[in-house]
Amino acid sequence: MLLRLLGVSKRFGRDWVLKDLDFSLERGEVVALLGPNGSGKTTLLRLMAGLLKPTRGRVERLGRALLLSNPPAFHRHLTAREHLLYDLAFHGREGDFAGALRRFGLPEGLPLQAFSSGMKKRLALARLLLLAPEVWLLDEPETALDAEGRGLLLEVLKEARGKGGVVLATHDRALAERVADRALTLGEA
Ligand SMILES: Nc1ncnc2c1ncn2[C@@H]1O[C@H](COP(=O)(O)OP(=O)(O)OP(=O)(O)O)[C@@H](O)[C@H]1O
Repeated sequence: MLLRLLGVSKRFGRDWVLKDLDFSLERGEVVALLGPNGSGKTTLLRLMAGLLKPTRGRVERLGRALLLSNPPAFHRHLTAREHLLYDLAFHGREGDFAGALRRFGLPEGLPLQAFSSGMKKRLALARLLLLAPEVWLLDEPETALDAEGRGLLLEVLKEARGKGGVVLATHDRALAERVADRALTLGEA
């Protein structure tokens, strides 16, 4: 097992966003996280990543978890090359950043403030592949991607399944049905 949630609840102010949630993620598994706007998908991914603390319950991470947020967050004054070098150093890893940029069709030397939203999404995918976590948490990774970018996303998901487990929040039912083994749906009565 890579990740386990035991009776997790989250409250913001007076509002309970998540209540008594149990969940576990196994190696080799892709789980789609579904539900309408505001149902708590991003909140749940942030809890899984350890970026938020549950109000009640427990989150156990047995593998290294990383979140691809939507939209992805980058230092906008850095170039893609500088950013990937920084990310690799920060996580104490080595990797072929130049090869990753080529594979994802991205320029090395342009500051990220000049990247389109789809280019930023591609860079976020390239970064995740280089950092190769065990728990891959993806928040609407398909948004802003063109057809080629979606193809790259499918490749990333395949590699992620081979390296660990995936939780993928999405509004794209077709994508969920294509890649996920099962779904966790929030906001259902
Ligand atoms: N930091 C916060 N403070 C207060 N309320 C918050 C905070 N973060 C999220 N919420 C609330 O929690 C609820 C769930 O938000 P969340 O972003 O998790 O939903 P979502 O399912 O990811 O939505 P979407 O499909 O629109 O991305 C919303 O009502 C939101 O306003």
